Amino acid sequence: MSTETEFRSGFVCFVGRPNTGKSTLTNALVGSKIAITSSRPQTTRHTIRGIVHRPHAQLILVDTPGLHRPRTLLGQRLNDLVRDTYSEVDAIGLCIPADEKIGPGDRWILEQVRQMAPKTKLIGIVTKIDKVSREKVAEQLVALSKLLGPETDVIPVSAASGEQVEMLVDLLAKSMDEGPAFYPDGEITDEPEETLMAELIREAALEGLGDELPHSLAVVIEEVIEREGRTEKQGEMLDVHALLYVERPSQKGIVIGKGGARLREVGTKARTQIEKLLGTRIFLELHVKVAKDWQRDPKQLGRLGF
Ligand SMILES: Nc1nc2c(ncn2[C@@H]2O[C@H](COP(=O)(O)OP(=O)(O)OP(=O)(O)O)[C@@H](O)[C@H]2O)c(=O)[nH]1
Repeated sequence: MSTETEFRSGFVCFVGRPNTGKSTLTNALVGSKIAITSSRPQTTRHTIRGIVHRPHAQLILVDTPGLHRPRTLLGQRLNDLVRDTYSEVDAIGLCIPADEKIGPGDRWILEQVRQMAPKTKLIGIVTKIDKVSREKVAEQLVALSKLLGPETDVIPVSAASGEQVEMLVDLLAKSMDEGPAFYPDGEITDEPEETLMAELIREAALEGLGDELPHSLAVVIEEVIEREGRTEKQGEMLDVHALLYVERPSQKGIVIGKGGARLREVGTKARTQIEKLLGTRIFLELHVKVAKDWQRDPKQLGRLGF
């Protein structure tokens, strides 16, 4: 018989329209900057896992890329990846921001989830509750509950203030089977460091840019080499070489900026983040290359890790 005190573990993914707070929520649960947040939609392209350790449970968060209407080969591949993720996880959290009315986009995602993974447990999450009044939160909970049906739990949460975050952990844990932890304590992510580095560079490169570039920019870490001859006092240092792929020469100009100024800024920003992530000093070298229509070319997609 299962009891409340049994240890539970399992996989969770958050879904929802762009900008509904999925990455921020992942960070709040994991307690460290792993998933990539940005004020720009659709930056979460890779499956990034954060692991939530609690005395009674372990949740492995799988951060899926958004669903796309599959116009390109990349769009199709991403959708396949999403479908696999949906059916493999134990629970899916549908994120609906408290400050926006539920719309066709939300309903479309719900339809996809129910269709792709009819057996996976679904939980409705009203996010960003710090942004609106209590009444608005209540209204949104009722609306979401109506949408999902009486069988489905709904819960309000604020990743920004931390309010209700532990309640969410408990609710998610309840939908897991009993079982031992999948990962040892202290391990936050099993994503290869290179993918995280590439994500941080991509995030820095997209900061403040228009809507078109996010789909056209891919980052590949070419080399990570340990600098030789460092004394113990100097500490370890890594040389990281990264390539930023864009689709058109005009985009190359945008990323590099006047006299290379923008790329230098991107480098500084990304370097700081990567140093935080790895806990070592790094020397980051960035190059921008044009790979025409890489989104439509299977060979290039493979090379870029999709
Ligand atoms: N006030 C407030 N803002 C939030 C909260 N959670 C997220 N945000 C903001 O909402 C924006 C989008 O958050 P993200 O976590 O990047 O959203 P996402 O759903 O992961 O977005 P995509 O990766 O584009 O799908 C960011 O500017 C966040 O700072 C919250 O709890 N409260």
